[in-house]
Amino acid sequence: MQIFLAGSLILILLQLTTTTVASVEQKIDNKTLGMPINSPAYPAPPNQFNNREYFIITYETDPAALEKVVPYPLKVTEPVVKYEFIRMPDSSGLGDYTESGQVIPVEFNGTRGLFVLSMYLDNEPAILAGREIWGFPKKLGRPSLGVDPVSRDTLVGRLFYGELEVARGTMGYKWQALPTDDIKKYLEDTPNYLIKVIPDVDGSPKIHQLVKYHLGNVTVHGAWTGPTDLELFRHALAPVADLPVKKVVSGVHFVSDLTLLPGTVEYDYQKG
Ligand SMILES: CC(=O)CC(=O)O
Repeated sequence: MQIFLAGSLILILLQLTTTTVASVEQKIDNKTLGMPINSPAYPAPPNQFNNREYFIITYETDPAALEKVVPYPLKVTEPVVKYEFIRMPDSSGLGDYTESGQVIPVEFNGTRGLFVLSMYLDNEPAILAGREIWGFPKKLGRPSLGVDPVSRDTLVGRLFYGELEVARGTMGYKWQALPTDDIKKYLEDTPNYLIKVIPDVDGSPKIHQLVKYHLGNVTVHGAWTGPTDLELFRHALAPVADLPVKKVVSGVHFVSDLTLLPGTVEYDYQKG
């Protein structure tokens, strides 16, 4: 009797193990993305963004500081940085979040594009999906974008890292309208570059790639410019002020719908 019971128990355990392994394999075959495998942190792309609101401040910086952060084979084209604050209230699969960071005009293989140097945001799935799929340089931060509730006439973008402020952009709210077609063309035509670096299980580099991505299906609902200013503050772990503001060139504010398209690997640093 005892032997019979023990045998049945082993059979049941074996069956359970086989079922678990089979369903895990099935899920992985079914394009399960990321971890945990029984409840991934984000769904498969593409991601659709509705009413994505940008405040982009173009400023001149120190050319030597720029050379230090733009990796080969990208080339710096001008001593300019685009400081971005982006509100994303309606992002499929990711939700509602805000992002802020620095983007640098570059050239790759004779084509002009933008290198995304840093992004600080307040949404876990967007951090994980961005880093793991495309290689976005995302860290947890506390950005905000909106109209000053007291003066009521100023568009204000702010970035806090922890409790410390590291960036503050201001612009006269909707002072002057801009042609939306130009912004749509710029968003759709400009290639964006990322450096995707993912370590292996022993901590050595496993993936080290230059990734390109585009934005598609762009609709621009409105675009504006106005008097603009930007201040950056030093922080050891959010070093936005390493690219100091020498002169503010322009500010642009626009609201758009768009799709984040899949990336392509343009250069593999491990193959050379
Ligand atoms: C998913 C992403 O990486 C897009 C973004 O947050 O800009």
